[in-house]
Amino acid sequence: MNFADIPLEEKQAALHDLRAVKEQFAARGWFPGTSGNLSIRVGDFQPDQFYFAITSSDKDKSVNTTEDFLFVDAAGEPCETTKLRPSAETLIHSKIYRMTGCGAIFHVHTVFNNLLSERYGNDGFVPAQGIELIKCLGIWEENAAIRIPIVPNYADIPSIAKLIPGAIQSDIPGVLLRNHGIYVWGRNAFEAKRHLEAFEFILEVEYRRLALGV
Ligand SMILES: CSCCC(=O)C(=O)COP(=O)(O)O
Ligand SMILES: [Zn+2]
Repeated sequence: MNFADIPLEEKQAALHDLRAVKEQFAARGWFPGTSGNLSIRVGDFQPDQFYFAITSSDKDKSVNTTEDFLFVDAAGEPCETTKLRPSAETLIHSKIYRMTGCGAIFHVHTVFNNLLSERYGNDGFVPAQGIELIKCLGIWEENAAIRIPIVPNYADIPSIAKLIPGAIQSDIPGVLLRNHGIYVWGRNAFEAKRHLEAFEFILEVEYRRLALGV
């Protein structure tokens, strides 16, 4: 399927959903200093051919403008002529889509995801156990223990993207970048948002357990 063959209504729906999620996350303070990026995939998926709408780079994501999003292909190249630049981290989104076939990917920088990614960075994962919201990740086992993978953070984004396939765990819809932030995905925007909220809750609980020594 070529980008031009994707129905306009589907593209507009993706932009509408991205705007809604952007506003909600901005209200929570999840885009400090223009950090963070969001994307939603449109059209059919083949590992080497797919398209997604993504936030433009370097924008204040707490305000709405007509230049907030653009569509790119699997290589991260704009689908249409535009002066907008896609997120600097578009290649990470592209790699996650390629590996998982998911429908939406959200990335935020928070204090809790930064602190725990460093605390457990040498282990390669953040351990979490016995937190009810683990169920929001689709893991319903009693007293479930999970490991949230961590990859090193490099200035060179292709170097990070190369590490994504080795880090992704099939049952864990997220990956931390050390001292950077978290990438979370789902079949659609609703699910990706649920997963992100769950991860952030889990990370805060684990942080506070460490702080309290419980
Ligand atoms: C301003 S924080 C450094 C870049 C970053 O990590 C990020 O999430 C935002 O980059 P973008 O190009 O998507 O605006
Ligand atoms: Zn980032």
